Amino acid sequence: MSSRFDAVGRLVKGMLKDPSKKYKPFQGIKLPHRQWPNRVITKAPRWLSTDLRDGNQALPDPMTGPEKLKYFKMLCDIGLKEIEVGFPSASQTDFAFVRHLIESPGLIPDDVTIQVLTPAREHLIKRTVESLRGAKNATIHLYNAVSPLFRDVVFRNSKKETLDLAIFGTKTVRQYSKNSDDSVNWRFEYSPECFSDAEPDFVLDVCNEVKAAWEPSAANPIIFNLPATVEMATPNTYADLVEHFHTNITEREKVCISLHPHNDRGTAVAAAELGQLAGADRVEGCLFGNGERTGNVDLVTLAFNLYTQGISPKIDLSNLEDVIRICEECNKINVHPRHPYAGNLVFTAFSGSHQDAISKGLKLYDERKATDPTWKIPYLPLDPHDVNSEYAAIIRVNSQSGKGGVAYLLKSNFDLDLPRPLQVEFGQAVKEFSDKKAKELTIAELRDLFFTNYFLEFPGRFSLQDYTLRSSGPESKQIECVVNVKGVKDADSRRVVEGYGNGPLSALVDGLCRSFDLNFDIGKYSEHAIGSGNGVKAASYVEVLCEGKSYWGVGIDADVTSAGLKAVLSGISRASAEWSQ
Ligand SMILES: CC(=O)SCCNC(=O)CCNC(=O)[C@H](O)C(C)(C)COP(=O)(O)OP(=O)(O)OC[C@H]1O[C@@H](n2cnc3c(N)ncnc32)[C@H](O)[C@@H]1OP(=O)(O)O
Ligand SMILES: CC(C)C(=O)C(=O)O
Repeated sequence: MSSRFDAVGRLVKGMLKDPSKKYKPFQGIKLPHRQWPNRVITKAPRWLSTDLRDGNQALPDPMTGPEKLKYFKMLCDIGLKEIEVGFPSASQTDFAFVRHLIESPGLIPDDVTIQVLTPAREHLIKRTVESLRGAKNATIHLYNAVSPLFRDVVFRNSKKETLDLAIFGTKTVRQYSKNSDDSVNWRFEYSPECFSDAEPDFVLDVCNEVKAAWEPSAANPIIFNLPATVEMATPNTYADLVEHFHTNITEREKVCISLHPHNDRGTAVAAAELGQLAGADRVEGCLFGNGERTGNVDLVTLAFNLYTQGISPKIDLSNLEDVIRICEECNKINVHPRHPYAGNLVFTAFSGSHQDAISKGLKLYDERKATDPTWKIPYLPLDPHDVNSEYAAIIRVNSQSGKGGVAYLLKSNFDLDLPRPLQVEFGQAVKEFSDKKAKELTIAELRDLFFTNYFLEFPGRFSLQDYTLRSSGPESKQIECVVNVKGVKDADSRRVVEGYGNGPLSALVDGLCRSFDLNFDIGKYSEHAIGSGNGVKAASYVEVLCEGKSYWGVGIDADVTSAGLKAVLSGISRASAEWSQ
């Protein structure tokens, strides 16, 4: 009984236990002497954006004219020099947009070539060429599918009829373009659609015949665009097919090999990169991988993959946020938060060990970048500054975070440089708070938690009102502190605490221990300035050792002594929370 039906004959949906009956593996070509694995990419390819064609035809809500114009201008601004602007024989809207571009002086930069797509049908070709009248530089892009599946199912054509269709289309394009209008700098592109699913030698036969019909030159080569119209198999098989084409096409010097990978298997970027190793000169794709079904290859990822290898991609994505915004507005499709390089989470580390590594890496980079600007930061392949982003967005805090990220955020947002043991203590408090909240902590919440925990905003059990310091020698200080004691039972009360020590802090400890019958001492201590000039303040961090336990206190004040005294009282206030009430 077929696995598609159960015991009572009901159709069974869902995945097959054995898919081999329904899905056949791709049969690649044998290329025992393939060279592409031995190569590396050393320069950017020619780019073509098909955002306004392949990207647009696949949108639930295709772009309006104004949206296309905004998108086109953005593509020019970031440096794309070949832009497929539509399928003008498809609709009046597409046709009118191409005309608007051509008829609006200055809209198409002189170094930009617009491209349009046409099937191999005479009336459509004629309409397509008509759309380009008056253009300075224009590529007519002809396509017809050549794979067995499309020959048998869509066209019901033999190989010969498929070949003839390609030659007819080419000759017709030539008839209406370069043979009848030399005012336009015509370029010609031919796509054997479904290249990656066709017989390699048949593709060569078709392309050599198309080339003979167009008669390209080395100065104006024919563009053979090799689409993985539906991505069929692992990227290496595509590279093999491209290398086979690159090696065997005749008059290679008169040919520009272009790639057009789709992303059905999620490996379009790999296919495009391996295809370049295999000999391709040009890549067609869309920004952020928009396009039919699972999209065309993502030009942004390809560009940054080059950039982070030290190779200029020849397109400028410095204002990445603006590019994202325009794409999202026009495509009505959001860039995924984890989209390579562009997603709003890709520069963000929540997990403690990542945050710790990044904050250490950024600190060392800051120290060495004047002499060694090499970007080597754990977990960050790209410097967010290169795309006008900020480091602040890198580290965010939730229950997965650790002391390193918390310390980084307090330092970078509030200039509070916590000593390591205090980082450990407060990092734990943040983890517990975030775990209970089950959400990320905002910067404001982090600050409030810190200021509350260490009584920087609202007084703890012991808080400083005033102090007088007398010195009877470098190691002999007498302090008189007015300390407010928040009563548990009775109302708050003010106490004058007198103490002696080798400094103000030890004198305060002495006074507090005698006044309140306490037994504690000071462990580690550190302080630093916050800000500069008249607004400068001191931040003091004091470890209070009480009954064998460590409690950190923090004090901030314009007066450095007050800051230290406040830190002691902050620490002992925290310790007192554990005393029997
Ligand atoms: C892989 C790609 O993305 S290719 C680009 C696809 N984009 C689009 O199709 C968007 C714009 N297309 C359109 O507006 C319409 O398809 C038009 C105007 C081009 C044609 O419309 P129609 O004449 O109604 O044809 P339709 O859309 O049904 O296309 C299928 C017909 O075109 C033929 N055809 C398909 N592709 C090609 C081609 N490249 N060259 C020649 N004929 C083709 C098919 O064999 C079929 O012919 P048939 O009706 O005789 O069987
Ligand atoms: C028209 C061709 C290049 C195409 O879009 C495809 O094959 O995906």
